[in-house]
Amino acid sequence: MPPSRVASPPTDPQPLTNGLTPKQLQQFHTDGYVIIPDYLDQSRCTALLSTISTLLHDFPLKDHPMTKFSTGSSSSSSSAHVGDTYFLTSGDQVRFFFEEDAFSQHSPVLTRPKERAINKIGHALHTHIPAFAAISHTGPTGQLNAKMASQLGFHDPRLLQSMVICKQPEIGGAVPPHQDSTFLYTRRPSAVGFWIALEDATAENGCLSFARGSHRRTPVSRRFVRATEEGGGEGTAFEDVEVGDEAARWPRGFEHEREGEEKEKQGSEAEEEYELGEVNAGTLVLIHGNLLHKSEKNPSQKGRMIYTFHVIEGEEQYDEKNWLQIPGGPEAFTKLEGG
Ligand SMILES: O=C(O)CCC(=O)C(=O)O
Ligand SMILES: [Fe+2]
Repeated sequence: MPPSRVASPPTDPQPLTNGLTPKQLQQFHTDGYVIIPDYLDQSRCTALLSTISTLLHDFPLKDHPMTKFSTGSSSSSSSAHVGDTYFLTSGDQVRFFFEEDAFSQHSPVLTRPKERAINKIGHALHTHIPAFAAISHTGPTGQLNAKMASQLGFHDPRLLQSMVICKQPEIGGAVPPHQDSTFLYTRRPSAVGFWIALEDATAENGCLSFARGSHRRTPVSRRFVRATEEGGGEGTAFEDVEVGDEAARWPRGFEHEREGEEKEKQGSEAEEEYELGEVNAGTLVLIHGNLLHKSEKNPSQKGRMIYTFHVIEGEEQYDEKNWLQIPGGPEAFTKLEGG
């Protein structure tokens, strides 16, 4: 009888121990995003969902300013309901932002239990909650993230914000097309999103969709800044930025691929076609800060909880106009080290 065959070890090493594969890196540069399944195992997703459930249960409603985070198409002007102190001082805190439909009209009365009414939690889960630190910048996963950031071209990757986006059944709002570098602006745009599905995200419950390659034809032309509102209070607004030739030329290492490239037609939100990014729980999606992406509402009964954090290049100028500020200034943004 022939000896039983021993399965040979896999020749394709797990991408997650060795960082991004050349193919994944290429995909990120070409498409502006890359989907990496099995980044977290199911038990880790379950543990994080349980942490989120505790946060949603425990936060006190009593002193909450009932801030509603607008996910609607408020792209043209400042919007009073986001531009309040609770939002503008959330950069180093764990704060809870309600869905637009969380309240009965003209009333502070919630339409459902608070656990089911939150749009997102932000913006410093990574500094306050060890379970989120451990999938962002500490321990083996933090090292892996640092390695991926280095592969993407970062010299001094800084983790500047983290969020849980709840997209709860029935009420989870749509996120209109946008580029993350508008909201996390550096003089030469450098933001990259690490987006992690903790539950399956499908067309049914409002998964992400992407305008493939739009990062190569859509310079960042405006930024989300602090602004004084009529009446004197501090709020937010969109401000146009001058688009230089260099504006879209990031990350480093990508420049040479653009050499000799035909000047592509400038992208616009209206003209783009969006491809669904349906993913299983545990999947990581890396998103270039210039890439147009969006998500639809979640009218289904299925949750679509995700965790995301964003990294910028510490060597690029981050100024005081940006909506997101933390004590200590940009120098205090968390270093992503060990890559
Ligand atoms: O999760 C979503 O629906 C949108 C998230 C997003 O736009 C981001 O993380 O940059
Ligand atoms: Fe985004």
